[in-house]
Amino acid sequence: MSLPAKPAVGGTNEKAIIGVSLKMYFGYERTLEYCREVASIAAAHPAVRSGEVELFVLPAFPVLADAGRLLETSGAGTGAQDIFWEDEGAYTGEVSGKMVAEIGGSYVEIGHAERRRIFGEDHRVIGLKTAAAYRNGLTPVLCVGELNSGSAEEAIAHCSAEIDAALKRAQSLGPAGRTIVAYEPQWAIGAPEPATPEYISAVVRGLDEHLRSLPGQAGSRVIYGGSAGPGLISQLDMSVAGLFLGRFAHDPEALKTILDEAAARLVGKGVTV
Ligand SMILES: O=C[C@H](O)COP(=O)(O)O
Repeated sequence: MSLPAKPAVGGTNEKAIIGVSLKMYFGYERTLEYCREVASIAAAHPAVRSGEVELFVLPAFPVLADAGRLLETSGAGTGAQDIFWEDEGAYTGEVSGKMVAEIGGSYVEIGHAERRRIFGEDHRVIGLKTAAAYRNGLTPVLCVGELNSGSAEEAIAHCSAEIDAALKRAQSLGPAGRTIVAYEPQWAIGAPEPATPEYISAVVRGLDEHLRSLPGQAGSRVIYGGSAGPGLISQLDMSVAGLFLGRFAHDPEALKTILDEAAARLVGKGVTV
């Protein structure tokens, strides 16, 4: 298959980024059905078509190639929820970033809270996987977030340290590229409600400033995840570039509403979409 065009690169405050991780919720056929519906929504959405709203879907590995084929002409991108840190070799059961890129992926999620907690991924592993993403031309969606609810200052310090650990190791191994940081407070993942808009905005303002001050990261952006759904993005500071969605994107109509809200927020800031 031909590689899908890379979605528009961010780097200004006038782009929105909406990502969806399907985690392990859907089977093969349901994932394809979902991607068909998302492709139809994306293809008809002016802001996705123009690249003002960057949309990507991260399905499970076995369906990634087919999902990519369904989405590739719609303006939406695809990628993986994880990769191994080496590109080939005797690593039973693992999937390389090289193969994800070969089958059309443009993104890879690195260091989600579930991988840190359930699979024991630490700073070293996350840094190595971030390096593998850059090396293979994938945009890492680097997940960071504090375990327990506290002050915004504490969250900024915790998450900045997680970003620094990943990027420092990755940059010791090769050139870095654009990064999407997904700020996901662990206590807000899988919850009934997201963190408050005030809290999200305060933390992301700090992380955005920190991230873009790092070498080679001027075009990188921070998005928010953790029970995000319709109605949230319009309440957030513009330093929050977008949303990383889980359960509340399972209904394609909800995703369409979120894309509309992301586009309307840009228009509200005077951007033509
Ligand atoms: O990857 C997505 C996040 O972990 C958020 O998931 P959630 O919206 O279902 O809480």
